[in-house]
Amino acid sequence: MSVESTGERPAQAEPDPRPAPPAFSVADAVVAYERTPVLRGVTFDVPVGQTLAILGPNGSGKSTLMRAMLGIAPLTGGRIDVHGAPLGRFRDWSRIGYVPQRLTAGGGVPATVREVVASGQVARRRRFRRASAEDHAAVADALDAVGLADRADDSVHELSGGQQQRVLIARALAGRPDTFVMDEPMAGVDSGNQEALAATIRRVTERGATVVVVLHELGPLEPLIERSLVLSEGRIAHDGLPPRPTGACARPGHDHVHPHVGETPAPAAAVPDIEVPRRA
Ligand SMILES: Nc1ncnc2c1ncn2[C@@H]1O[C@H](COP(=O)(O)OP(=O)(O)OP(=O)(O)O)[C@@H](O)[C@H]1O
Repeated sequence: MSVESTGERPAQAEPDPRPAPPAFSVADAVVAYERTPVLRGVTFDVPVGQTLAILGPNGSGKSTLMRAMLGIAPLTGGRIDVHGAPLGRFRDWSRIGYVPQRLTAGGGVPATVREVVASGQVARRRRFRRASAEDHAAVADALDAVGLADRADDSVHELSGGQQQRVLIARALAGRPDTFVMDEPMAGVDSGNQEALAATIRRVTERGATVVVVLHELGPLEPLIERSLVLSEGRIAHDGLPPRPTGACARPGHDHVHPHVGETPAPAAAVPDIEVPRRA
């Protein structure tokens, strides 16, 4: 039996021809602490899928910019949109994996490594829903990716600073976000583990994730960085290709070094698949 055309749209969804909105759209953003401006009118977009490094000297406002992009540091001027929604109305926080500069979660609370990593899934859980087998597998994959599977049941307080940094990265991975915001993820991590973490970050970028990462040195992430913003005194001093590293440091004016604590390097080859959900 032939079906006459009704002139209605076919049931099958047409691909949306509109480009995805930027992962972040920052327009003339100003942040002031006690009336002292720290970000002084910063404007840039981060297209979906881009790997962007934020560089600049100490105190230039890098962390403040990260925190403003996540709504942690309130704007005193300008506007920030996240995946097309004004920051205040953005609700899809499970899309965002945030790696803060240091471990604050679990301070004083005897949380295990596994618990802290699993806390990265809270934003994607429905209320009262238990962790699924898929959630448990994502936690295990994330622990593998940072080389801490054998420390899963230890208290995070027993770990070195570099290991705690890796827990924070695993926490972000466990939520299976498509957008990562990382504030010096390599700080305090030894070179072997930096290579393993770079391989993990490469894996998520190859799967289409957006990565915004504050760095003091491009280090092993250098081949992944497509664009860099250099901040100076709360303003953008450079927006374009990453500056060529000179010596061990990626930019002029580098004025601090991170200790590389003695840790057993994770084997770089043992990088499990990390799922990055593809979203239109
Ligand atoms: N909560 C706060 N209250 C007051 N001042 C702050 C606060 N956080 C940051 N600042 C100040 O804002 C300025 C920018 O700090 P921010 O941490 O954003 O810089 P940064 O570029 O990330 O520095 P670093 O490389 O040392 O981490 C600094 O002068 C800092 O002292």
